[in-house]
Amino acid sequence: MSDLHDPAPYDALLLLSFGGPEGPDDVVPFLENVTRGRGIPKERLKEVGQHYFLFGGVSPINDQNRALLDALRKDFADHGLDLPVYWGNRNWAPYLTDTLRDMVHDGRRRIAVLATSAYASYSGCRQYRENLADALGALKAEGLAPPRVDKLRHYFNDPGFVRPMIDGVLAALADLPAELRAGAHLVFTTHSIPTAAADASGPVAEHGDGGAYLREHRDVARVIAEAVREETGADRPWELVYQSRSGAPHIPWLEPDICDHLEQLHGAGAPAAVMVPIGFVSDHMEVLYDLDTEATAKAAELGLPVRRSATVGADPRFAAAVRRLVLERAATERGEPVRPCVLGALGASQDVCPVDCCPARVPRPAAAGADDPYA
Ligand SMILES: CC1=C(CCC(=O)O)c2cc3nc(cc4[nH]c(cc5[nH]c(cc1n2)c(C)c5CCC(=O)O)c(CCC(=O)O)c4C)C(CCC(=O)O)=C3C
Ligand SMILES: [Fe+2]
Repeated sequence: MSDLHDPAPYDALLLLSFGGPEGPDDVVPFLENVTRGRGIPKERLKEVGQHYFLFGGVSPINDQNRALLDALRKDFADHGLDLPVYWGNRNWAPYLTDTLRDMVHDGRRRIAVLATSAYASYSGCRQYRENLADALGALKAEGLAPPRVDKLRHYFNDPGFVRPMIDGVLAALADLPAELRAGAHLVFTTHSIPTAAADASGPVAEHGDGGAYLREHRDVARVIAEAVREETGADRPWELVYQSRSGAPHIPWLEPDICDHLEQLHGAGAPAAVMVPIGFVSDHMEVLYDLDTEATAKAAELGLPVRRSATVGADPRFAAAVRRLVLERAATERGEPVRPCVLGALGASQDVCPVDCCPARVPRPAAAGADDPYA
């Protein structure tokens, strides 16, 4: 086995995230950034703006990322890993281009990138790679030499991502009245995306039938459901459902929606449910509004007891997993063999996204893949 202490060739880690508003005045410009050129109906934008205003115009995502940065720096320091950690976003300050410019000024030339999305999909993977290409292009236009960026592989099946969620489900079950626990359904939930985007997710060989996006989510859901069964001795029914649909109504997106599903469960006599947001790395607005506010209100109206299990957030096991992901990729780049550590049936996902992985509707340059114009 290779030496899992050496970060070379990397000289920095970049946490790459979505970004979110930090106050009421930020909400509209943030939504304009998110939706630039994306054809989201005005009505949907007004509605989503209201979700943010309900929470004072503040998305939880930025504080979640600050906590993750602290956890990463602490984990790296505790393990003698001398690798600076930076943070940049797609849609709000600190903007990716500004962070990359700072990194170049600090002399960083070879950067490992961790995106706060664990799964394959256009929105969760290629779009971040397009953002990286845009930022590198902006630096080049400023006369700076673009650094090399490598995106770390999808970590949906990493034990450091999955085990905290298993603990979260056990805690949520324990919080239900004892007589409801054994029969409680596990309702795994993720971001709905257009079915066409799901079908085209992952490398070409995985396209069709929901693609890598659904395969990966089903694998994680099954691992968690089995671990919870072993731990509690109860074989609970589980389902994978969707939330946070947007887009035009005539375009098919993944279904059923969590609220429709809760209604259906209640009608079928389910005693209780635990909502498990496996699609989200931390408590995003989608979790706070779509699950904790909307779906929870729906369940209350139905008289169906529900709990929402915790997202991974800044769990120290996740920070340790990120350290391992960086060091494994570093070893791979040095040409040394590594044995990736994964749960479930799918194996480790690719280090380098091939051409046509999660294709965009309108092709654009994307960095950190086989088609990286800057590598
Ligand atoms: C798969 C996926 C993830 C998970 C992977 C990842 O984490 O990246 C994700 C994350 C997020 N999405 C977020 C926010 C929004 N997403 C939108 C729109 C969209 N998301 C989509 C997909 C995803 N989105 C899609 C297919 C659209 C339609 C338009 C388009 O094709 O682009 C819109 C516009 C309004 C609306 O339509 O809802 C907003 C405001 C926030 C920040 C939340 C916070 O503030 O805490 C986060 C973390
Ligand atoms: Fe989104």
